[in-house]
Amino acid sequence: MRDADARTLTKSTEMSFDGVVKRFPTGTTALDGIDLKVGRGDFVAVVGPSGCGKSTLLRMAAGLDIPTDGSVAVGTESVGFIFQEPTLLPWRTVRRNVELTAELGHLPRGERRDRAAAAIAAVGLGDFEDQLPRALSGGMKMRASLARSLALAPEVLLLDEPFGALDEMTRLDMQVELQKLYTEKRFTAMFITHSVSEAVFLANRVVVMTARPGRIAEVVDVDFPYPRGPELRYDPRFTDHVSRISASLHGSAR
Ligand SMILES: Nc1ncnc2c1ncn2[C@@H]1O[C@H](COP(=O)(O)OP(=O)(O)OP(=O)(O)O)[C@@H](O)[C@H]1O
Repeated sequence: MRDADARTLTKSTEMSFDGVVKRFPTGTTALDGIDLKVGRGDFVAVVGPSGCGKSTLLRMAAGLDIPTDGSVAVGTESVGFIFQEPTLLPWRTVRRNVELTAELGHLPRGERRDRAAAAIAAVGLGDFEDQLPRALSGGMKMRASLARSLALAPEVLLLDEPFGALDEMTRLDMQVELQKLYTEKRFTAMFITHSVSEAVFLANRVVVMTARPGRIAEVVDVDFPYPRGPELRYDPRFTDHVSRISASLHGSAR
């Protein structure tokens, strides 16, 4: 447990934000009164206007920042974090990059290798494990970054716009890949994105935030079963969800 308030988590709740307010010393109130429970195994996507506090919310879940008021509780120490930049070490091969988290986790060498190999295979980079990052495309670098987090089999995965820098085709492929990994491993995910269709494709709950100071406008359940294939994007029910959430985001749904 990373917070005394983690005691308040029920068996099925993995993350809990209770009355969370974040004011920075600059005077900016980034978040104001966030109440959110994330169930174990939920995939929650957070969408909202630029500057509404999405990254701040995620940073607090990661323990990188603390709320000014209210509390954040996460029910496990097993947390992986993936940013928009893959942040691979340029002098280490894919395999050695993926082994890095396991090294920091002080796992024995054999187990490190096994876990890295499994994670690299899971993201489809098996043929590239001896390459340096400079030999990889943007999508492949993101796969390596995903593998690095997966090597420690995190119970919670926090993702801050991981596909934001990718071209459209690669981004759609990566959404399918991530969704496949989630279907297999059922970690709890919190995923920040600007893309409503990405949120609907990946998540079983979409949190829509208001402009700064960020508040939760609504939480929309997305009950398409997993695994989800690329054809889901052409399903009228998918497009309905996207339209409804986009309207909510632009304040015209109420
Ligand atoms: N360390 C900080 N000091 C002062 N203000 C900050 C700090 N970090 C974030 N902010 C402010 O808090 C607000 C929320 O920032 P945050 O990065 O969480 O928003 P966001 O929704 O993730 O934005 P974007 O979608 O553009 O990435 C912004 O107004 C930002 O300027």
